[in-house]
Amino acid sequence: MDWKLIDWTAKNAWLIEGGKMKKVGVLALQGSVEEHISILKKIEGIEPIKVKTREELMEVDRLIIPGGESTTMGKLLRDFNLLNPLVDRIKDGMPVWGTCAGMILLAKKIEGSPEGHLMVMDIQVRRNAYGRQIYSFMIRKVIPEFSNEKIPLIFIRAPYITEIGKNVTPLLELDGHILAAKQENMLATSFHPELTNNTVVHDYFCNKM
Ligand SMILES: NC(=O)CC[C@H](N)C(=O)O
Repeated sequence: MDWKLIDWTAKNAWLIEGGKMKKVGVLALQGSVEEHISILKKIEGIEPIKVKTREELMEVDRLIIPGGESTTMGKLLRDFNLLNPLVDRIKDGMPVWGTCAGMILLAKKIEGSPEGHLMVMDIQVRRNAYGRQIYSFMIRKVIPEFSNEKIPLIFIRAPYITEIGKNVTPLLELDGHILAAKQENMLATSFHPELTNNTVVHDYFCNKM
């Protein structure tokens, strides 16, 4: 009998093994939503979901808050009545990852602002800490928590963390500033893994948090 090679996609193979797809949401009010979705599609066992409503928020297992403009996203979270339900889900333990503007939304304190947005993570951030858009840059670094290979890190009007609470673990520091940190179910990065084709940080968030 002749055996034919069947061209299973990774997703099908995974389903055949009896896995359950994890629903990973991307907050889809503004910012680099499509970029996160297309990286998530490369990770097996993941069903990416755009989150714009309370119902969609309730449906996901974990959530990414993308880069963009934190003031706009904060306003839209309030206008769409998503701010409090999102705070509740994070406090209930749903894993959440904020990239760049997403990190600003998670922070308890934003330098120079009387109030933050979600205010769940024990970090203080400085917005636009590296200056304007033209001062965007890319570096390659090893972040041992994620992997032992160098990964590309893209900074666009990026914030950094200026203070952390004792329950926050810094994951990457550069020139005395914290650029990635973790606290319980919360991950924050001031760079944009969704703008590269490297899946290491997405894989960590989806499978190791
Ligand atoms: N790339 C980004 O997400 C930039 C964040 C932006 N500077 C803000 O404060 O919201």
